[in-house]
Amino acid sequence: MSPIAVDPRDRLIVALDLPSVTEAEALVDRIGDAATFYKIGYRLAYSGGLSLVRRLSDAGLKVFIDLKLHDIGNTVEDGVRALSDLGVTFLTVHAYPQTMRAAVRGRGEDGPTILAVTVLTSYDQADADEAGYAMPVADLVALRARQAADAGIGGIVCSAAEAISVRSAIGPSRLIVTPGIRPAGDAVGDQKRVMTPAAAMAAGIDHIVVGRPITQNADPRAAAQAILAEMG
Ligand SMILES: O=C(O)c1cc(=O)[nH]c(=O)n1[C@@H]1O[C@H](COP(=O)(O)O)[C@@H](O)[C@H]1O
Repeated sequence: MSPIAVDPRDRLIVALDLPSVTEAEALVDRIGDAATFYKIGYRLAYSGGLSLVRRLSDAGLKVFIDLKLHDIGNTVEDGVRALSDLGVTFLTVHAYPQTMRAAVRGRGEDGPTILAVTVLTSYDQADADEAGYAMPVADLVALRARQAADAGIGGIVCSAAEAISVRSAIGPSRLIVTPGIRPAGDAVGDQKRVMTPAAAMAAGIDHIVVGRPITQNADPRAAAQAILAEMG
């Protein structure tokens, strides 16, 4: 079901959260062969970034479209079908059962791997309480991971702090993808459930997603190489 990460660099996904395609292309050039997998999220996608998908894949790079879809089933199914035609490796939906089932229908037999976002890594318990979820964040992540597996989803997005319980909920063949990664000493910013690259790998995740620690670094290539070295 899941693409196998044959190149160790594929385990690092760089979030291209940049304001324009020009800046994103310049960053990809600066990083060079230190990264093979890039994520396009709201900021870039809504600034013409979907046009970059073909250019990145033509250059042999993998692409993750992170639009975190969540809508009525029909709209999600059609949206996933349209995104599948772009030829990306991963795309995201929020981990609501109806949404996930619709996404799996839209993906069809050979579409991208759908990742279900369980509880955002910018949420701690107080944020989940405020949103009305009357259960511990770790339990909510595990519940959504089980529901994702039931829906036929290919991978889970969670904090690496939940990786062990998520792995037992979804089994060995589905992917665990973890943002909220910070090398020791880096600014955490708005992330709340964070782990270092080394700790995430030790927890058994498949891919880490890293944005600002690379994109805001004066030397993004060196930052990516240091994270890869820490991942082992
Ligand atoms: O789906 C995601 O990629 C995602 C889920 C989540 O729970 N937390 C999270 O930070 N992300 C994304 O991962 C990236 C993290 O960026 P940095 O905090 O700059 O490393 C951003 O592009 C977020 O949109």
